Amino acid sequence: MAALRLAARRVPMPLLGVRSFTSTALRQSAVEGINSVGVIGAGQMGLGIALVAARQANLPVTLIDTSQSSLDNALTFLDKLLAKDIAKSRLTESAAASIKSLITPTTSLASATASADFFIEAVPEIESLKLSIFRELGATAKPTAILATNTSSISITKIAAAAGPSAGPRVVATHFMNPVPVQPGVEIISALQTSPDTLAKALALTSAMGKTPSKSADTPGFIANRILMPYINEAVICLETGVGAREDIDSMMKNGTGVPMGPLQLADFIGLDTCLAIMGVLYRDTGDSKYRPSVLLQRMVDAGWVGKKCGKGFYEYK
Ligand SMILES: NC(=O)c1ccc[n+]([C@@H]2O[C@H](COP(=O)([O-])OP(=O)(O)OC[C@H]3O[C@@H](n4cnc5c(N)ncnc54)[C@H](O)[C@@H]3O)[C@@H](O)[C@H]2O)c1
Repeated sequence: MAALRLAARRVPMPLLGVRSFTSTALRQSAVEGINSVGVIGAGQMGLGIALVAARQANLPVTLIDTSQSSLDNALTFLDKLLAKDIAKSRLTESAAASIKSLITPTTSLASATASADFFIEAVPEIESLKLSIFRELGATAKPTAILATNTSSISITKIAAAAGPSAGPRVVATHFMNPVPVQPGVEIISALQTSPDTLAKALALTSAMGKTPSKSADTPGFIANRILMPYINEAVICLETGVGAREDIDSMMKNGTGVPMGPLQLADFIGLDTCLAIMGVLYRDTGDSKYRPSVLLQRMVDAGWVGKKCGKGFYEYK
Protein backbone atom coordinates (compact mmCIF):
# COMPACT_ATOMS: atom_id res chain seq x y z
CA MET A 1 0.00 0.00 0.00
CA ALA A 2 3.04 2.28 -0.01
CA ALA A 3 2.10 3.70 -3.40
CA LEU A 4 -1.40 4.43 -2.19
CA ARG A 5 -0.24 6.07 1.01
CA LEU A 6 2.00 8.19 -1.16
CA ALA A 7 -1.05 9.19 -3.15
CA ALA A 8 -2.73 10.27 0.08
CA ARG A 9 -0.04 12.80 0.89
CA ARG A 10 -0.70 16.39 0.03
CA VAL A 11 2.34 18.49 -0.44
CA PRO A 12 2.13 22.19 0.30
CA MET A 13 3.23 24.24 -2.67
CA PRO A 14 6.21 26.47 -2.04
CA LEU A 15 5.52 30.18 -1.81
CA LEU A 16 6.79 31.22 -5.19
CA GLY A 17 5.92 34.86 -4.84
CA VAL A 18 9.24 35.35 -3.08
CA ARG A 19 11.21 33.44 -5.68
CA SER A 20 13.01 35.37 -8.36
CA PHE A 21 12.45 34.35 -11.97
CA THR A 22 15.31 35.36 -14.19
CA SER A 23 15.55 35.95 -17.91
CA THR A 24 16.78 33.09 -20.09
CA ALA A 25 20.11 34.88 -20.57
CA LEU A 26 20.74 35.23 -16.84
CA ARG A 27 19.22 31.94 -15.74
CA GLN A 28 21.45 29.69 -13.66
CA SER A 29 20.49 26.11 -14.46
CA ALA A 30 19.77 23.88 -11.48
CA VAL A 31 21.40 20.98 -13.36
CA GLU A 32 24.66 21.43 -15.22
CA GLY A 33 24.20 21.19 -18.97
CA ILE A 34 20.42 21.34 -18.81
CA ASN A 35 19.16 24.74 -19.86
CA SER A 36 15.92 23.85 -21.57
CA VAL A 37 13.33 21.09 -21.53
CA GLY A 38 11.12 19.68 -24.29
CA VAL A 39 7.88 18.01 -23.16
CA ILE A 40 6.21 15.90 -25.87
CA GLY A 41 2.46 15.48 -25.32
CA ALA A 42 0.37 18.21 -23.67
CA GLY A 43 -2.19 15.95 -22.00
CA GLN A 44 -2.78 15.71 -18.28
CA MET A 45 0.77 14.44 -17.56
CA GLY A 46 2.65 16.57 -20.09
CA LEU A 47 1.11 19.83 -18.89
CA GLY A 48 1.91 18.96 -15.25
CA ILE A 49 5.51 18.07 -16.16
CA ALA A 50 5.91 21.32 -18.11
CA LEU A 51 4.53 23.29 -15.18
CA VAL A 52 6.90 21.84 -12.56
CA ALA A 53 9.90 22.18 -14.93
CA ALA A 54 9.09 25.89 -15.31
CA ARG A 55 7.88 26.55 -11.81
CA GLN A 56 10.26 24.54 -9.63
CA ALA A 57 13.34 24.17 -11.87
CA ASN A 58 12.90 27.61 -13.48
CA LEU A 59 13.67 26.19 -16.93
CA PRO A 60 12.23 27.21 -20.30
CA VAL A 61 9.98 24.48 -21.66
CA THR A 62 8.85 23.77 -25.20
CA LEU A 63 5.50 21.97 -24.93
CA ILE A 64 4.91 19.93 -28.08
CA ASP A 65 1.64 18.30 -29.16
CA THR A 66 0.44 17.25 -32.60
CA SER A 67 -3.05 18.43 -31.64
CA GLN A 68 -3.61 22.19 -31.48
CA SER A 69 -6.77 21.65 -29.43
CA SER A 70 -4.76 19.66 -26.83
CA LEU A 71 -2.32 22.57 -26.61
CA ASP A 72 -5.19 25.06 -26.25
CA ASN A 73 -6.77 22.94 -23.50
CA ALA A 74 -3.41 22.58 -21.75
CA LEU A 75 -2.86 26.35 -21.69
CA THR A 76 -6.39 26.97 -20.42
CA PHE A 77 -5.78 24.43 -17.66
CA LEU A 78 -2.40 26.04 -16.88
CA ASP A 79 -4.13 29.41 -16.42
CA LYS A 80 -6.63 27.76 -14.08
CA LEU A 81 -3.91 26.13 -11.97
CA LEU A 82 -1.95 29.38 -11.70
CA ALA A 83 -5.08 31.41 -10.89
CA LYS A 84 -5.94 28.97 -8.11
CA ASP A 85 -2.50 29.43 -6.56
CA ILE A 86 -2.73 33.23 -6.87
CA ALA A 87 -6.13 33.12 -5.15
CA LYS A 88 -4.65 31.05 -2.32
CA SER A 89 -1.65 33.44 -2.01
CA ARG A 90 0.73 30.66 -2.99
CA LEU A 91 1.92 32.64 -5.99
CA THR A 92 2.09 36.31 -6.92
CA GLU A 93 0.65 37.53 -10.22
CA SER A 94 4.11 38.40 -11.54
CA ALA A 95 5.56 35.00 -10.59
CA ALA A 96 2.62 33.33 -12.36
CA ALA A 97 3.27 35.43 -15.46
CA SER A 98 6.97 34.47 -15.34
CA ILE A 99 6.13 30.79 -15.10
CA LYS A 100 3.73 31.05 -18.02
CA SER A 101 6.27 32.91 -20.13
CA LEU A 102 8.70 30.01 -19.70
CA ILE A 103 6.30 27.59 -21.46
CA THR A 104 6.18 27.77 -25.27
CA PRO A 105 3.54 25.64 -26.99
CA THR A 106 4.13 24.25 -30.47
CA THR A 107 2.84 21.54 -32.80
CA SER A 108 6.30 20.99 -34.24
CA LEU A 109 8.74 18.57 -32.61
CA ALA A 110 11.40 19.76 -35.06
CA SER A 111 11.27 23.25 -33.54
CA ALA A 112 12.53 21.87 -30.19
CA THR A 113 15.15 19.36 -31.30
CA ALA A 114 17.88 21.96 -31.79
CA SER A 115 17.45 23.54 -28.36
CA ALA A 116 16.18 21.08 -25.74
CA ASP A 117 18.77 19.49 -23.45
CA PHE A 118 16.25 17.18 -21.79
CA PHE A 119 13.17 15.74 -23.48
CA ILE A 120 10.32 14.17 -21.53
CA GLU A 121 7.85 12.27 -23.70
CA ALA A 122 4.27 11.98 -22.39
CA VAL A 123 2.18 10.82 -25.38
CA PRO A 124 -0.48 8.08 -24.96
CA GLU A 125 0.60 4.64 -23.76
CA ILE A 126 0.89 3.18 -27.28
CA GLU A 127 4.13 1.32 -27.89
CA SER A 128 4.40 1.98 -31.64
CA LEU A 129 3.82 5.71 -31.09
CA LYS A 130 6.51 5.99 -28.42
CA LEU A 131 8.99 3.96 -30.47
CA SER A 132 8.49 6.21 -33.50
CA ILE A 133 9.02 9.35 -31.39
CA PHE A 134 12.26 7.95 -29.92
CA ARG A 135 13.43 6.92 -33.40
CA GLU A 136 12.94 10.56 -34.43
CA LEU A 137 14.54 11.97 -31.26
CA GLY A 138 17.53 9.63 -31.66
CA ALA A 139 18.08 10.96 -35.17
CA THR A 140 17.33 14.65 -34.65
CA ALA A 141 17.90 15.73 -31.01
CA LYS A 142 21.20 17.25 -29.91
CA PRO A 143 23.84 14.51 -29.47
CA THR A 144 24.03 15.37 -25.75
CA ALA A 145 20.27 15.61 -25.09
CA ILE A 146 18.76 13.28 -22.50
CA LEU A 147 15.69 11.48 -23.88
CA ALA A 148 13.25 10.54 -21.13
CA THR A 149 9.90 8.79 -21.35
CA ASN A 150 6.99 9.03 -18.92
CA THR A 151 5.73 5.59 -19.93
CA SER A 152 3.78 3.72 -17.27
CA SER A 153 4.71 0.25 -18.42
CA ILE A 154 6.50 -0.08 -21.76
CA SER A 155 10.04 -1.49 -21.70
CA ILE A 156 12.58 1.34 -21.44
CA THR A 157 15.16 -0.98 -23.01
CA LYS A 158 12.94 -1.35 -26.09
CA ILE A 159 12.44 2.43 -26.27
CA ALA A 160 16.23 2.97 -25.95
CA ALA A 161 16.82 0.46 -28.76
CA ALA A 162 14.44 2.45 -30.99
CA ALA A 163 16.48 5.62 -30.32
CA GLY A 164 19.49 3.88 -31.86
CA PRO A 165 22.93 2.83 -30.63
CA SER A 166 24.36 6.31 -30.18
CA ALA A 167 21.29 7.76 -28.42
CA GLY A 168 20.43 4.60 -26.40
CA PRO A 169 22.74 5.46 -23.46
CA ARG A 170 20.90 8.81 -23.13
CA VAL A 171 17.46 7.19 -22.77
CA VAL A 172 15.85 6.85 -19.32
CA ALA A 173 12.34 6.90 -17.83
CA THR A 174 11.10 9.66 -15.56
CA HIS A 175 7.73 8.27 -14.52
CA PHE A 176 5.87 11.09 -12.79
CA MET A 177 2.82 10.46 -10.63
CA ASN A 178 -0.57 12.04 -11.30
CA PRO A 179 -1.38 14.89 -10.64
CA VAL A 180 2.20 15.98 -11.31
CA PRO A 181 2.05 19.38 -9.57
CA VAL A 182 0.87 17.67 -6.37
CA GLN A 183 2.48 14.23 -6.09
CA PRO A 184 6.13 14.27 -5.01
CA GLY A 185 6.98 10.77 -6.23
CA VAL A 186 8.73 10.01 -9.52
CA GLU A 187 10.20 6.67 -10.62
CA ILE A 188 13.51 6.74 -12.47
CA ILE A 189 13.93 3.63 -14.57
CA SER A 190 17.15 2.74 -16.35
CA ALA A 191 17.19 0.75 -19.57
CA LEU A 192 19.98 -1.78 -20.09
CA GLN A 193 21.58 0.88 -22.30
CA THR A 194 21.22 3.86 -19.87
CA SER A 195 24.56 5.41 -18.91
CA PRO A 196 25.38 6.41 -15.30
CA ASP A 197 25.59 10.05 -16.44
CA THR A 198 22.04 9.91 -17.88
CA LEU A 199 20.72 8.38 -14.65
CA ALA A 200 22.50 11.06 -12.59
CA LYS A 201 21.02 13.83 -14.75
CA ALA A 202 17.50 12.37 -14.50
CA LEU A 203 17.82 12.18 -10.71
CA ALA A 204 19.17 15.75 -10.55
CA LEU A 205 16.56 17.28 -12.84
CA THR A 206 13.58 15.59 -11.18
CA SER A 207 14.91 16.71 -7.79
CA ALA A 208 15.22 20.26 -9.13
CA MET A 209 11.59 19.92 -10.26
CA GLY A 210 10.69 19.41 -6.60
CA LYS A 211 10.23 15.65 -6.81
CA THR A 212 11.44 12.75 -4.69
CA PRO A 213 12.86 10.17 -7.11
CA SER A 214 12.89 6.40 -6.50
CA LYS A 215 14.92 4.10 -8.74
CA SER A 216 13.29 1.06 -10.27
CA ALA A 217 14.43 -1.76 -12.52
CA ASP A 218 13.07 -2.02 -16.08
CA THR A 219 10.50 -4.71 -15.33
CA PRO A 220 6.78 -4.75 -16.29
CA GLY A 221 4.93 -2.03 -14.34
CA PHE A 222 8.11 -0.92 -12.55
CA ILE A 223 7.33 -0.34 -8.84
CA ALA A 224 4.26 1.92 -8.82
CA ASN A 225 2.07 0.20 -11.39
CA ARG A 226 3.19 -3.30 -10.46
CA ILE A 227 1.43 -2.58 -7.17
CA LEU A 228 -1.25 -0.03 -8.13
CA MET A 229 -2.74 -1.53 -11.31
CA PRO A 230 -3.60 -5.01 -9.96
CA TYR A 231 -5.33 -3.17 -7.08
CA ILE A 232 -7.41 -1.08 -9.51
CA ASN A 233 -8.09 -4.09 -11.74
CA GLU A 234 -9.30 -6.10 -8.73
CA ALA A 235 -11.66 -3.25 -7.79
CA VAL A 236 -13.12 -3.36 -11.33
CA ILE A 237 -13.54 -7.15 -10.99
CA CYS A 238 -15.34 -6.57 -7.66
CA LEU A 239 -17.74 -4.21 -9.49
CA GLU A 240 -18.13 -6.58 -12.45
CA THR A 241 -18.90 -9.62 -10.29
CA GLY A 242 -21.27 -7.78 -7.94
CA VAL A 243 -19.10 -7.91 -4.83
CA GLY A 244 -20.00 -4.27 -4.23
CA ALA A 245 -21.50 -1.15 -5.82
CA ARG A 246 -19.03 1.48 -7.08
CA GLU A 247 -19.68 3.76 -4.08
CA ASP A 248 -19.19 0.91 -1.61
CA ILE A 249 -15.95 -0.25 -3.20
CA ASP A 250 -14.52 3.27 -3.25
CA SER A 251 -15.85 4.22 0.17
CA MET A 252 -14.45 1.04 1.76
CA MET A 253 -10.96 1.58 0.41
CA LYS A 254 -11.01 5.32 1.06
CA ASN A 255 -12.20 5.02 4.62
CA GLY A 256 -10.37 1.80 5.33
CA THR A 257 -6.90 2.63 4.04
CA GLY A 258 -6.70 6.41 4.28
CA VAL A 259 -6.30 7.08 0.56
CA PRO A 260 -7.82 10.31 -0.84
CA MET A 261 -9.98 8.49 -3.40
CA GLY A 262 -11.18 4.94 -3.98
CA PRO A 263 -9.75 2.72 -6.75
CA LEU A 264 -12.58 3.24 -9.28
CA GLN A 265 -12.46 7.00 -8.99
CA LEU A 266 -8.66 6.87 -9.16
CA ALA A 267 -8.94 4.78 -12.36
CA ASP A 268 -11.21 7.48 -13.83
CA PHE A 269 -8.60 10.11 -12.97
CA ILE A 270 -5.73 8.11 -14.45
CA GLY A 271 -7.72 7.23 -17.60
CA LEU A 272 -9.24 3.77 -18.16
CA ASP A 273 -7.37 3.49 -21.49
CA THR A 274 -4.09 4.01 -19.65
CA CYS A 275 -5.06 1.48 -16.93
CA LEU A 276 -6.01 -1.10 -19.57
CA ALA A 277 -2.79 -0.54 -21.52
CA ILE A 278 -0.70 -1.03 -18.37
CA MET A 279 -2.57 -4.20 -17.34
CA GLY A 280 -2.11 -5.47 -20.91
CA VAL A 281 1.68 -5.00 -20.66
CA LEU A 282 1.83 -6.62 -17.20
CA TYR A 283 -0.17 -9.62 -18.47
CA ARG A 284 1.70 -10.01 -21.76
CA ASP A 285 5.22 -9.44 -20.43
CA THR A 286 4.92 -11.67 -17.36
CA GLY A 287 2.55 -14.29 -18.83
CA ASP A 288 1.03 -14.44 -15.34
CA SER A 289 -2.78 -14.81 -15.25
CA LYS A 290 -2.97 -12.72 -12.06
CA TYR A 291 -2.48 -9.68 -14.29
CA ARG A 292 -5.34 -10.47 -16.73
CA PRO A 293 -7.28 -7.22 -17.38
CA SER A 294 -10.89 -7.28 -16.23
CA VAL A 295 -13.47 -7.72 -19.02
CA LEU A 296 -15.41 -4.69 -17.73
CA LEU A 297 -12.30 -2.51 -17.95
CA GLN A 298 -11.90 -3.58 -21.59
CA ARG A 299 -15.60 -2.91 -22.32
CA MET A 300 -15.49 0.57 -20.73
CA VAL A 301 -12.59 1.44 -23.05
CA ASP A 302 -14.46 -0.14 -26.02
CA ALA A 303 -17.37 2.23 -25.24
CA GLY A 304 -15.04 5.23 -25.13
CA TRP A 305 -15.84 5.78 -21.45
CA VAL A 306 -12.24 6.35 -20.47
CA GLY A 307 -12.77 8.44 -17.35
CA LYS A 308 -12.57 12.05 -16.26
CA LYS A 309 -10.81 13.28 -19.40
CA CYS A 310 -13.85 12.38 -21.56
CA GLY A 311 -16.54 13.16 -18.95
CA LYS A 312 -17.53 9.54 -18.25
CA GLY A 313 -15.91 6.54 -16.66
CA PHE A 314 -17.12 4.69 -13.58
CA TYR A 315 -18.54 8.10 -12.60
CA GLU A 316 -19.82 11.07 -14.62
CA TYR A 317 -17.89 14.36 -14.81
CA LYS A 318 -19.13 17.71 -16.06
N1 LIG B 1 -2.67 9.47 -16.53
C1 LIG B 1 -1.91 9.08 -15.53
O1 LIG B 1 -2.32 9.01 -14.36
C2 LIG B 1 -0.47 8.73 -15.79
C3 LIG B 1 0.42 8.60 -14.71
C4 LIG B 1 1.77 8.32 -14.96
C5 LIG B 1 2.19 8.14 -16.28
N2 LIG B 1 1.29 8.25 -17.31
C6 LIG B 1 1.78 8.07 -18.69
O2 LIG B 1 1.97 9.35 -19.26
C7 LIG B 1 1.73 9.27 -20.68
C8 LIG B 1 0.68 10.30 -21.07
O3 LIG B 1 -0.50 10.05 -20.35
P1 LIG B 1 -1.64 11.15 -20.23
O4 LIG B 1 -2.60 10.64 -19.22
O5 LIG B 1 -1.06 12.50 -20.09
O6 LIG B 1 -2.31 11.03 -21.70
P2 LIG B 1 -3.30 12.07 -22.42
O7 LIG B 1 -4.13 11.24 -23.33
O8 LIG B 1 -3.95 12.96 -21.41
O9 LIG B 1 -2.29 13.01 -23.28
C9 LIG B 1 -1.51 12.57 -24.34
C10 LIG B 1 -1.24 13.75 -25.26
O10 LIG B 1 -0.30 13.34 -26.27
C11 LIG B 1 -0.67 13.97 -27.48
N3 LIG B 1 -0.06 13.27 -28.61
C12 LIG B 1 -0.48 12.16 -29.27
N4 LIG B 1 0.40 11.82 -30.24
C13 LIG B 1 1.41 12.74 -30.18
C14 LIG B 1 2.61 12.93 -30.91
N5 LIG B 1 2.98 12.10 -31.89
N6 LIG B 1 3.41 13.98 -30.61
C15 LIG B 1 3.06 14.85 -29.61
N7 LIG B 1 1.93 14.71 -28.87
C16 LIG B 1 1.13 13.67 -29.15
C17 LIG B 1 -2.19 13.95 -27.47
O11 LIG B 1 -2.73 14.92 -28.36
C18 LIG B 1 -2.48 14.26 -26.00
O12 LIG B 1 -2.60 15.66 -25.79
C19 LIG B 1 1.34 7.82 -20.97
O13 LIG B 1 2.49 7.10 -21.33
C20 LIG B 1 0.82 7.33 -19.62
O14 LIG B 1 0.93 5.94 -19.48
C21 LIG B 1 -0.02 8.56 -17.11
